[in-house]
Amino acid sequence: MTAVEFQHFSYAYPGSDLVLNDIHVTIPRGSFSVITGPSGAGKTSLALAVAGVVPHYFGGRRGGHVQVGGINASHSSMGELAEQVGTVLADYESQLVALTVAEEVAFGLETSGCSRSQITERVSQALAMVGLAGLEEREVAGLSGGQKQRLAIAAVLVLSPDILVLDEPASALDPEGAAGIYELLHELNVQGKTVIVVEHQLARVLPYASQIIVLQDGQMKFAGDVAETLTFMWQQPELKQGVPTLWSIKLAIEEATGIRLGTWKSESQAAEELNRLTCKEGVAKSA
Ligand SMILES: Nc1ncnc2c1ncn2[C@@H]1O[C@H](COP(=O)(O)OP(=O)(O)OP(=O)(O)O)[C@@H](O)[C@H]1O
Repeated sequence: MTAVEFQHFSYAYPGSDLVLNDIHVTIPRGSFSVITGPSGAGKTSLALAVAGVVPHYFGGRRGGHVQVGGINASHSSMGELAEQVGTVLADYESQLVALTVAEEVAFGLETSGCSRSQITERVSQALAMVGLAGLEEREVAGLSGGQKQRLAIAAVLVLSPDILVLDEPASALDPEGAAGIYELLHELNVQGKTVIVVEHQLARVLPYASQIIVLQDGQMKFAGDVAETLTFMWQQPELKQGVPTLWSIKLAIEEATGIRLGTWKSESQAAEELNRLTCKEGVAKSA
């Protein structure tokens, strides 16, 4: 089942050259898909095209199509797309407009026709999903960066979209906060949401990503699972620096020794495998 399909999609902002050029890629329903690539590659623009912000909000020129949850995004309004797609911008604080946490999450439901008690219930559910239960009456301004990011996610979750799009969701957070946000996105993914994130620090998403899409200069260079994509990036001089250190070490060891190592998703997994290998080596030498 497909959540999003780009069919030869091209886009230029008003007055700009093409910033997305003939993008052809499928994002499966229920996947955890990561859009990566160097600065200016078009990552944010591609994410905004899923939500219809590109081209509906910015205008500009478009070619090809984007299918979102079976509807043609080019022929649908941003409101129609918002029923399918919840978007959290890189500057998520700009999305927070209310005084209190509860008001912020309720904001999107005000015109939904829900009764006051239904709104209260749905707000509580959304806050519980992001780990902010009980903070309904807190002022938004007094929340930490991580809590604000969670609040922005709750404010889109309350509308029950199947697809979540987040642009660099951890960029303003410390390592612990970043790990917490990705754990949350993983949980939402396990519960059935299709998660699409823009992320240039791929180490953060190794444990969770099912697909990585690589953009460069507005073109799609590769899409595949973690191992396929990082191996491809490592072989391209312009993309190599985007490969997490852990994987640069792994791929260099494989190249130098011919040994095939596992699909490392964390430092501890790597250390465990290397320990096992050096133990075996030690046993072989002492025999
Ligand atoms: N509103 C806009 N009007 C005109 N050009 C824009 C606009 N927004 C982005 N661009 C241009 O589109 C290209 C792609 O930008 P985009 O933000 O999508 O890339 P990115 O890969 O997300 O970059 P970064 O990692 O630096 O955030 C860049 O050349 C950028 O300057």
